[in-house]
Amino acid sequence: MNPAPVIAVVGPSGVGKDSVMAALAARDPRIRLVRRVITRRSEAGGEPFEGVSEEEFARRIAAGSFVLHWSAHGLRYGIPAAITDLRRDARAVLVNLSRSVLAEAEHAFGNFAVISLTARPELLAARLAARGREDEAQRTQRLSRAALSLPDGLSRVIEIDNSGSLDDTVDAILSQLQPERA
Ligand SMILES: Nc1ncnc2c1ncn2[C@@H]1O[C@H](COP(=O)(O)OP(=O)(O)OP(=O)(O)O)[C@@H](O)[C@H]1O
Ligand SMILES: O=P(O)(O)OC[C@H]1O[C@H](OP(=O)(O)O)[C@H](O)[C@@H]1O
Repeated sequence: MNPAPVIAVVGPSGVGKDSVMAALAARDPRIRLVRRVITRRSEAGGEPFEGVSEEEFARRIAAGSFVLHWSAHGLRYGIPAAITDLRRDARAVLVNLSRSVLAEAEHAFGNFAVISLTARPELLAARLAARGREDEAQRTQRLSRAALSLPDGLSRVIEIDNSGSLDDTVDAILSQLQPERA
C-alpha cells in the first residue's frame, strides 16, 4: 500500500491548529498525529510534543533524525523521521507546520496536502489570551505573523474557516478528505 498522505495543518497562531488536529484524530483513529520535537519546556502544555534543549536539537539535526525542521517564535521545531512508519497504516497523517516550510514539505513527503485554517482576526487575539501559554509581548509578536501568505505552487490547498465551532470545522475537513483513503 502506498504511504498515507501527509496533511499539513497551517495558519496563524491561535487559529486552532492543535485543537482541530486533536478533534480530527478523536473522530477517526486512522487519522494519526505527528509528535513534534520543540526547544520548548516540556511542561508548557498545549499539544503533546517532545521538549529538548538547543544542544540536543542540533545533535538530532546532525544525526539526520528530522525529515523537516525550522525556526519560529524563537523556538526550533522538528518533524521526526518516524513519520514514515506512521504513514504505513493510516488514512492520513496530520502535522502542524510553519507556513514557511510548505514547499520543502511537499518535496519531502510527495503525497501531500495543506489545510489552511483561518479565523476572524479578533478571535485570534482572544483565543491566544484565553489559552494563556504566552505573555502579552509574545502574543503580540505571534499576531504580527498572522497575515503570512502561503507559498505559490503547492499542489493541494484546502482553506477552512475555524471561526465557528470545532465540530463544524471537523465536519468540513472530513467532507473534503472523503475521496482520500476513506
Ligand atoms: N473552533 C474553536 N472555537 C473556540 N475556541 C477554539 C476553537 N479552536 C481553537 N480554540 C481555542 O483557541 C486556542 C488556540 O488554539 P490552538 O492552541 O489549537 O491554536 P494553534 O493554531 O495551534 O496555535 P499556536 O500556533 O499558537 O500553537 C485554544 O485555547 C483553543 O481551545
Ligand atoms: O507563522 P508560521 O511560520 O506559519 O508558524 C510558525 C510556528 O508557529 C506555530 O508553532 P506553535 O505551535 O505556536 O509553537 C506553528 O506550528 C509553526 O511551528
